[in-house]
Amino acid sequence: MPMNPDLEKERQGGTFDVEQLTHILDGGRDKTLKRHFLEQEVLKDPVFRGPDTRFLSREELFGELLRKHVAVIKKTQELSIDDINEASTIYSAAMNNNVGPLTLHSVAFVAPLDLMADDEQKKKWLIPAKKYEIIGCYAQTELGHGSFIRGLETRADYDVNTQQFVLNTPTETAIKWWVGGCVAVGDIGPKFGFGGVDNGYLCLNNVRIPRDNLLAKTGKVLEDGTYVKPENPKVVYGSMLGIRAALPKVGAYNLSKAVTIAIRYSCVRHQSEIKPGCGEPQVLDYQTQQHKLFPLLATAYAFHTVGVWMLDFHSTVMNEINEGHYHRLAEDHVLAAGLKAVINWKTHEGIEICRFSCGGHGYSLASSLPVIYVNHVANSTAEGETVILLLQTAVYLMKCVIDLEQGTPLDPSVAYLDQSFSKSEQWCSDVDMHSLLKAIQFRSKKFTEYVSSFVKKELMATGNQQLAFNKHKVILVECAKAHTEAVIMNAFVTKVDEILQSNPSVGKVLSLLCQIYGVTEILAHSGDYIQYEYLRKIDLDNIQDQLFKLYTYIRPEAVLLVDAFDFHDEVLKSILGRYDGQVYENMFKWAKASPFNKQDQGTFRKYIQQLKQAKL
Ligand SMILES: CCCCCCCCCC/C=C\C/C=C/C(=O)SCCNC(=O)CCNC(=O)[C@H](O)C(C)(C)COP(=O)(O)OP(=O)(O)OC[C@H]1O[C@@H](n2cnc3c(N)ncnc32)[C@H](O)[C@@H]1OP(=O)(O)O
Ligand SMILES: Cc1cc2nc3c(=O)[nH]c(=O)nc-3n(C[C@H](O)[C@H](O)[C@H](O)COP(=O)(O)OP(=O)(O)OC[C@H]3O[C@@H](n4cnc5c(N)ncnc54)[C@H](O)[C@@H]3O)c2cc1C
Repeated sequence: MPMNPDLEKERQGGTFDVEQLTHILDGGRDKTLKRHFLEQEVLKDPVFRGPDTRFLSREELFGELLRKHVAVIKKTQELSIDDINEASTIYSAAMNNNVGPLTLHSVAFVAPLDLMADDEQKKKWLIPAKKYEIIGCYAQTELGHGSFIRGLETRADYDVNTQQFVLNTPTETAIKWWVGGCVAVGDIGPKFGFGGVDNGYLCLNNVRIPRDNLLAKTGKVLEDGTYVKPENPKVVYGSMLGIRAALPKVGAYNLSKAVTIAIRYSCVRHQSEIKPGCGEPQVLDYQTQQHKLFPLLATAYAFHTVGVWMLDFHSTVMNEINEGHYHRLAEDHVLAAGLKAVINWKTHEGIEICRFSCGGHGYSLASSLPVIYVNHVANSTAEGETVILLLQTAVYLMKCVIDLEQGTPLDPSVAYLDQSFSKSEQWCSDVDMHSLLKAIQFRSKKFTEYVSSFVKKELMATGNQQLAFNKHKVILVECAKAHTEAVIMNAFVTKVDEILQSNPSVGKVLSLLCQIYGVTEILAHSGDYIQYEYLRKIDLDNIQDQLFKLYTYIRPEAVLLVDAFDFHDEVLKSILGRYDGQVYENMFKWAKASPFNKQDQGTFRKYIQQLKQAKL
């Protein structure tokens, strides 16, 4: 199909090599080539062809995705793939923006076995689980409790005579609920999205399991019922940590899809007039459309950068823990908690803005933006609800203030809290990314001190830390967000500095995005900078001008920057986001193919006939 002339023109501009940026995003040219190879292995294989999942009922969708997921597993094993990114490539190429039915088996059943089973148990369960000889799930949440783990009601009473645990869900609120991939007792019914996953319920009534079913790499129960605590009790939370550490990159992936669709479509879509009689401009030429999408484009790059960094950090900490060193578990937990919470929340807001920016066609499943949205938005609740996780980060920051007062060294990711910040010169409209980072770190430091003063005062008054925290949860959450933004901006600036050395032209365009991210973040909290006397109105006016100027620099690069995400059309599965920009013709073809247009709507005639006969 010929290229849409608008997109053809957009691809003639630009100041950087798109392919080199794709290689950077993938982690090197070889990884790009391997990703292309794996995508083609899926896209050319007829087993992965099937009905357009956007036309399917819940039951049909589950069946089709299970069929495809099994094919993904076979393909992954056939190609001897064990790298998680490569396995994700095969999965994403097949799932059409859905979550596959066996996802939880891999991420929430196999992972904890790997983390907490002893060698005997690994032989017994981990090996068959990896071969899908056992299909598992993660049944933690109950009808009555999800966030408050210590409130869970399910019982496991040890019967010393039979060396068994007797499992019971003694109350209705104890029924296991939301259990992804739980095929035992029942499905919890239709959901907002996640149609590919059978989130189940599980009632337990005197279910007996052998003592050695308790994963024993950390804690264990001896024959006489004595509980031997793990060396570090918090390691039992580790299975949630793994998914949380991965979810920032998942958020970046989903936001990258959404901005790719919205920016390509915004170049194809002509609407209204700027100069009467001069034709309808591309909607991406409107400053308001740029203001919707360019901060999100910058955000997608920022989230990808910090998502890769978080996974590397988490993997290092897990290796240390495997060698018995737990000193970075707390930092890993709160970084994963804060980044998972902020990134997935801002991502689902961003996907919605991308949908809005495509007008009516964004509301059509032809765009796939609704599909990406409803499947992504679960990540702000699942694996730890947003506020819950931000409070974890906030409590850690309160401890950092005490550590600072006591002269205890801080973890690297919060070292800036011990730095002094000052800004004397007036900001003009070309503030560099390092100065923007300093400002964002300054705000986080000041906010942490401000919140800590309230919590301390409350603690003095009540002597109860939980009460003190509970009274100031709103500002504790904001404090955790401010810190997490400092972590994100620091990772982005660090990566862009590195790329500026290795590939100046790519680094330059990314530095523009980094400035957009930083200026947007500062303007979103401008009152704090005035209140803390770090910025004046003139500074804020100047960086607002800077933001609009940055949009003009990014405008000719925008399509190339989303092309660099390198989504194959069959992976993106969006008519608005097609690489060739041939939207209208394919929208019409897609609509005509809808089963709704195929079935004779006998029901319509039947009921309208009744209406006519009723002679109202
Ligand atoms: C691997 C590839 C993945 C790819 C991803 C693909 C997409 C996957 C899609 C996933 C979607 C759906 C699946 C969803 C599954 C689920 O939802 S599973 C259930 C998840 N549930 C939760 O997250 C519950 C949230 N609540 C909690 O975590 C705890 O209740 C909470 C932390 C809030 C409170 O813990 P408490 O023990 O009650 O009390 P607290 O004092 O706060 O904590 C005690 C102590 O422990 C430390 N801590 C807490 N959590 C962790 C942790 N995870 N790791 C390490 N340490 C932890 C905390 O800091 C305290 O330490 P302190 O030193 O005593 O202060
Ligand atoms: C798509 C999806 C898939 C899931 N898959 C699984 C799975 O496979 N296995 C599994 O075990 N679970 C699963 N879950 C459940 C998930 O882990 C829980 O929904 C999540 O932990 C939130 O708990 P909750 O639903 O009890 O919400 P609640 O904790 O009841 O939250 C409700 C509200 O109360 C607020 N709140 C709660 N506690 C506090 C507090 N201490 N301070 C301030 N505010 C508070 C929250 O911020 C929120 O606004 C899944 C959920 C979804 C949506």
